[in-house]
Amino acid sequence: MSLDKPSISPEEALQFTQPTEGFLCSLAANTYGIEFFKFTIRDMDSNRVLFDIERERDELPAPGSLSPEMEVACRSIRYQFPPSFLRHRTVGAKLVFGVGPQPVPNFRMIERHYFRNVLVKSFDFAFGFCIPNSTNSWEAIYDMPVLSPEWEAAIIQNPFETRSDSFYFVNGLLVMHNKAEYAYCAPEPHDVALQQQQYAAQQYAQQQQEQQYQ
Ligand SMILES: CCCCCCCCCCCCCC(=O)O
Repeated sequence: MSLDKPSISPEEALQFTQPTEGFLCSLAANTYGIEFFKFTIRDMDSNRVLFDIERERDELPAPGSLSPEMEVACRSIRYQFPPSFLRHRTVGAKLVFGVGPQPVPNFRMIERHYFRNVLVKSFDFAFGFCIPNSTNSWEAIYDMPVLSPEWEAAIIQNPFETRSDSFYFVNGLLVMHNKAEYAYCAPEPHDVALQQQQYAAQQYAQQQQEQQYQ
C-alpha cells in the first residue's frame, strides 16, 4: 500500500458501487490517535443486545510495526448474525472510542454495505467535534434495509458475501478505513437457548439414572 496514494473525499466514498480493492489509506493516516474500545449493537425496538465486543486500552501499533497480513487482520472483522438480524427495523451501533492530544473536527463515518457487487445500503453518520484526549460514546442508528424475500434468502444462504467498507473522515480527510464481512446464518438465540436447556435436561436425567444404580 502506498502512503502517497491521494486520499478520497466523502463525496467519492458515497459514489462507490462495490467493495474497494484493499484499503484506501494506511494505518499511519490515523494521525489523530483514534482508537476503538468497545462496540455494542442493540435492537432499537426491544433494546436487546445483539453483539458486544470490548478490547484492551493498549497503545495503537506504531505505523509500520505490523506485517501486511497483521495490518489487514486488524482492520477487518467477520460478524456472524442469525437471519432475524436482517428483520430488525433499526439497530443502534454504539462505539466507545478515544482520541489523542489533538482536537478532532468533523468526525464522520460513511459505511457502504454490499451483497456481492451490489450496494444494499449506505450510511452516513456525523459525530462532529471530539475534545483532545477524550473518550467518547457514539451511537449510530442504522435503518435496516427492507429486503425482498429473494434477496433475504440469497444473503442468508451465502455467508460472508455481504461486505462493508467503513470510511472515517476528519474534516473531509480519510483517516481510517476498515472492512467487515457478514454471515447472516448463525443459529437464532432462542434455538441456542433451547439446545442448552435440552442438554441440561439430558444431563440431569443421566445423573438421576446413575444415582439409582449406586
Ligand atoms: C444486508 C445489508 C444490511 C445492512 C445493515 C447492517 C447493519 C450492521 C450494523 C453493524 C455494522 C458494523 C460495521 C463495522 O464493524 O464497521
